[in-house]
Formats: sequence, structure tokens, C-alpha cells
Amino acid sequence: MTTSTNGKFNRKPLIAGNWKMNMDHVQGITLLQKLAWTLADAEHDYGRVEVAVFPPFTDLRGVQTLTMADDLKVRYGAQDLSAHDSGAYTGEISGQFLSRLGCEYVLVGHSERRALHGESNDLLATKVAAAYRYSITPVLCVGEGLEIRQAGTHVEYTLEQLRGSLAGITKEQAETLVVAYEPVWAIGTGEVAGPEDAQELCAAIRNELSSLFGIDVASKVRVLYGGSVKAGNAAAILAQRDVDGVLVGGAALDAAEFANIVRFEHHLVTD
Ligand SMILES: O=C[C@H](O)COP(=O)(O)O
Repeated sequence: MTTSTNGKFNRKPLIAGNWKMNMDHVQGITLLQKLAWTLADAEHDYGRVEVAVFPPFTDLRGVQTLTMADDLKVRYGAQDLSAHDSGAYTGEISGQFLSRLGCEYVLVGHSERRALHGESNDLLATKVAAAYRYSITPVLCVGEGLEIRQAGTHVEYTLEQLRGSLAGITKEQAETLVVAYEPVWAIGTGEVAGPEDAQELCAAIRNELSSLFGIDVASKVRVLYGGSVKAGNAAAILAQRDVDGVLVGGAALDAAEFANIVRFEHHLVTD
């Protein structure tokens, strides 16, 4: 039997904001403070809906200091990590450093890393393993480009990314995983996948995890949708049975807009 956390979901929704290469360390603190104040004013219940932000590396120390000083309930993570623990890897950031900075999550395999930095599924599997070595929860990103979508092979393509990027992880690790389905054609374009498209892929990912690792499909594994999510479309996407949260880019840079996404339950049409 699963525990219902909010009446509509068996898994606690996660609303995650990826700031990408925006917000220097001063701007980042201001944005986080605004977000925390907005959610406090709205009496947001973090026990029902989890909130996490993914600032640039250079913001993380400030985010940690603010979070500890003000006892914020917003979680945070990094946008990438090295597959290595330490050594001659100029420019890379170890999971150990992220753990010391209080990161609970790390994005792995965002499409911008895959496309702009040539990150392969094989490399990403080593990054997932690195995250687990330091008890950081990976948020593994998968999703197809426009050509694959138009060819109609998006489900198989996305599941192949999933299998390749998770090679070698254990069932216990898989049970704590977060996966973000982000169709590349919907990222930063204003083109949002329809709620049914999001549901189709999130369900396929959950079923694949179930057969790969023998995990109960209704387990704690959370599958998010990402791609042009805004306050105006979030509720319909999050109402889908297998969508456990959203990974937000552009709209996460505006505290009021992001807070409205976090408060999506207030826009849900009740059954
Ligand atoms: O990580 C976030 C995704 O890339 C979505 O970005 P977007 O909301 O700006 O489309």
C-alpha cells in the first residue's frame, strides 16, 4: 500500500527550478529570498509539495549560507557534476564538493549538456554513480529532439537514454532516483508538450524502471516533466497520473511565477 501525501498523488510532487547560466551569486541570493518569502506569505506546505532550485556552481555557497541562516525549506542542487572524485580534471566539480555544500540533488544529462558538451549515456552512467557515491540524488534528464518526435520513435529513443544512463546502478539506488522527461523541442521554445504527451512518456519511464529494477511502479521514484512549463500550464500537466513534478527553466527565474507553479494545487480542478 502506498502512502497518499496530498490526496491526488502517491509520490510527493517535486517542483524544481533550473536557473541554467543565469543569476550571479548576488542575484541568486535575492531570487531565493524572494521565492522563500513569497511561499511563506502563501503559507506553502513543503510537506505536500517539495521545492528545489538548481543555481550555477558559483551561487551554491551563498545558497547554503542563506538556507542555513534562515532555516529555509527550499532544497537545492547543482546542474552537473564530475564523474571523478578528485584529481587533474580542470574545470570539473566533484560530487564530494557538492555534498559539502549541502546539495541534495544534481542534474545529470540535461539536454544542454548532452548536446553542447557531447555527454553520452555511458558518461552519464558514471556521473549517476558519482552522485550516489556522495549520497546526492541524481535528477536524470532524458528526452527526444524534434526529428525523433516527428519520426514517432520518441518512446523507444527516450527509454534507450534511460537504460544507458542508468547502467550499473542498484535497485536500492534506483528507488531514490528522480527522472526528468524533457523533450528537447519543448525546451525554451514556448512549445509545451501536451499533458497527454507528458503522461505517455512519464508512464513509459516508470514502467521501464519497474521492469529494469523490479521496482513497484507506484514506488517513490518520481518522474518529472520539463519544457516551457509556466504557471498557466503547470496544473494541467501535474494533474496527469504519472507526472510527479516539473523541471522549470525560464519561469524559475521569476520568483512570483515559480511560486505560482509550486502552488499548482490551487489551480487543479477537483474530481
Ligand atoms: O531544465 C529545464 C528545462 O530545460 C526547461 O527549460 P524551459 O522551462 O525554459 O523550457
